Amino acid sequence: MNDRIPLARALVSVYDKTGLEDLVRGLNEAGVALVSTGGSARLIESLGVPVTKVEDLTGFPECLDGRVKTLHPRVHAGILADRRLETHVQQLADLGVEPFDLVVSNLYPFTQTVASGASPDECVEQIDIGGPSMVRAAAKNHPSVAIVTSPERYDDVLRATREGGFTLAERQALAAEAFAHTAAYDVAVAQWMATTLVPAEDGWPATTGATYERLATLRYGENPHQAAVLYGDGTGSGLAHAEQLHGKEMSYNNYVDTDAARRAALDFDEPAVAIIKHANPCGIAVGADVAEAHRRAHACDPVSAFGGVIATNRPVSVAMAEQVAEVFTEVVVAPGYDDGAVEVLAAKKNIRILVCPLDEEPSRTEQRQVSGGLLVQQVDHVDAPGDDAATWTLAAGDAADEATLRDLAFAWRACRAVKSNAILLARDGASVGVGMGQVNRVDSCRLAVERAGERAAGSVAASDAFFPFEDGPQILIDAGVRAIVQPGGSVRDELTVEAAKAAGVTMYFTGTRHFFH
Ligand SMILES: NC(=O)c1ncn([C@@H]2O[C@H](COP(=O)(O)O)[C@@H](O)[C@H]2O)c1NC=O
Repeated sequence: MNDRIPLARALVSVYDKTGLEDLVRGLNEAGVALVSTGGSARLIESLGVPVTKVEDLTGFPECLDGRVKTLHPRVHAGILADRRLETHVQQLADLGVEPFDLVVSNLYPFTQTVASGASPDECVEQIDIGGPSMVRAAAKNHPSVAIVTSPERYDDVLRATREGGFTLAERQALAAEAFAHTAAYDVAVAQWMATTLVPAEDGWPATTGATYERLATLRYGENPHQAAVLYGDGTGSGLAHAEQLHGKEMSYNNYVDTDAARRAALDFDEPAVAIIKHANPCGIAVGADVAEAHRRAHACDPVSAFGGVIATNRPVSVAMAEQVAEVFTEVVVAPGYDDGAVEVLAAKKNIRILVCPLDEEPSRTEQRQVSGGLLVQQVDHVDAPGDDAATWTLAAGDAADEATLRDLAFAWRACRAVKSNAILLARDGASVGVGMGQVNRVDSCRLAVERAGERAAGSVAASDAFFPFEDGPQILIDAGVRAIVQPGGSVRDELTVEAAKAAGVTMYFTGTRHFFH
């Protein structure tokens, strides 16, 4: 069945004039009559392409600084007439209104204006009214009209002119795209109004919303029987938009682990490497360079590092790539790669190599779905007051020397990447034993000490939250840990402090907790 609608008449009203020249020249050559608004019409005219100005069509001037251009029945009746209905066709004839077959429109740059730090009045002025009205009208009336909201579709438009118009299926797809465009636009306006114009006393908007675009259909979800997909938030940054340079396609679990790996590595200022399995670190280390950091992170738990995900906060060097290539690794993610490093890694067929720039503006909030709702919280960055070792309180033992304090500070940062209850033993800027995800802190201490083995003696320890009893710290002390950093704040802190004092172990309180579930 031929359900194409030939393109005889188009309405063009675009803020972003990218590709407009080729489009209107092509439409003109195909015999499509053009109607257009102020700036768009001027550009078309300047190309020597015939165009009717909207105000000549409506008999009403564009006014109020462009707030009213296309908001006129002669425009909207021409877009909204359902030409499958005799009555609509007859009414257009009676009214002397000609129908449009194609609407090309994109909207004022509202989000970009907000991002530029413009004043509220300037932002409000960039809320497009006539554009979304046309776009929504044309999308609603897709049985009769094609709607195009992106310059990326202009080639399709020119193809359609050669093929006798868009098919119904194509018009439906364009309509869905158009409503996604206006929905995202309205969500952005609503969010801005809720946060800027009517800020709540507690800072959280009364409503929240976001729109996402599908970036990839994944092979499966957490398990093979679960279908899964990756959506992007439209920012073009962050892991979802990372560029994959090599390897099999990313899986759902790869994304989860790679996100955790980046979170861990990006916490450090010096070259750092995190090796992650099931969202937990099997090794984190800093070093003079990433190769050294990787060597030391790997040494923490070489057994678990098999099949791990590796993140760095610096470009991967050839030396590091050579080390990584010796171990079965699922994913490497880094802000870049030195010349030759990708080639070394890519010698392994299956390793996924991702380049993901450091987030220029790390997200300030994060969300987690619960049944029937959404939890939203500020992101737990490592810049809380207690994250600076200079603010810690000495609770037991002698004040740590410079090297020990540096190790404690490292352990405190690294511990943040471990799922609660988290205990991390470290030495010389590298984790040596990690106890993660246990339902009591004593077991996390046991696990960390067991994993560290002989390396526990002389190491330092960090705990993501306070010790409720002295049993956990006692396990660390008995294993030879010489300094402990923890938030403090338990009603039984005294018992823990006494245990440290009795053993001559240094203990600091940070006053800040870093639970990570
Ligand atoms: N007010 C109106 O009737 C109206 N009609 C179309 N626009 C917008 O005006 C822009 C195009 O304007 P120009 O062709 O003048 O550069 C497009 O982004 C379009 O969405 C309007 N502007 C704002 O609402």
